[in-house]
Amino acid sequence: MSEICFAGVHHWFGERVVLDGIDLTLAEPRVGVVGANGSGKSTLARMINGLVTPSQGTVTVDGLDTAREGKQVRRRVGFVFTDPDNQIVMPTVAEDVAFSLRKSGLPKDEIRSRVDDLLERFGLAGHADHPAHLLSGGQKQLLALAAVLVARPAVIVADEPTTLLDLRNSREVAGILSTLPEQVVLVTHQLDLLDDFDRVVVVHKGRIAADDTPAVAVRRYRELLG
Ligand SMILES: Nc1ncnc2c1ncn2[C@@H]1O[C@H](COP(=O)(O)OP(=O)(O)OP(=O)(O)O)[C@@H](O)[C@H]1O
Repeated sequence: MSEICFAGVHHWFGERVVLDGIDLTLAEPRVGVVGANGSGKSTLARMINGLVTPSQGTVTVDGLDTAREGKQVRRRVGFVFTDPDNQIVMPTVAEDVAFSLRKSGLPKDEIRSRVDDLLERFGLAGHADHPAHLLSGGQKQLLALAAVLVARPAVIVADEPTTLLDLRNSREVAGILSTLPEQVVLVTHQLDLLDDFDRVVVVHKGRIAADDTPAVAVRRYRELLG
């Protein structure tokens, strides 16, 4: 597993303090992040691949500083957004999955084989040449995940990837996330998705309010919500 390390991290947007002293080392295969709206979860998640760099303190992944070595960090850490429409960049499903490898220097056959494997695994093989925007919400989220996995990152950070999905699609995406061999950091409001996780971190007003097993952390979170 990779080691994700937050050291003395503070972050502010303008005058607003969003993260207020985060020290965390995450090296477990499955880490959940929960917290109320606006508590700072997305900001924390985005810091793991350098989409946001801290106002103060450092975030490293396997010793690589996200602020100074963002490009290398992003090779290691893939990010899945809440809304797959923001992540789909190419007209067809297969082209979209292949997109991040276009400048990788990998042989075309290797790219095609990786894309085909992922489409097969996610039940999208029959849609390879279809326009990506015609997929269902759940299929689009699987496509977004495939487009991240094709580059073989060590860590997947997913920020509320099931929030926009209906129950069936949400279960499908959650099921796939739970079986990935890659390390997963999952931000979610669906607490039941975290039952089998190794560790759950509760973010409250920009600080870590609990960091424990899912059962203990979720209990603490419920107490905080009152
Ligand atoms: N780019 C930005 N510019 C200004 N303020 C921001 C920006 N991004 C986030 N914020 C603010 O930072 C605070 C924390 O936001 P963040 O998205 O990290 O919270 P969250 O816990 O993920 O919330 P939610 O559960 O609603 O997604 C919020 O008050 C938000 O409005």
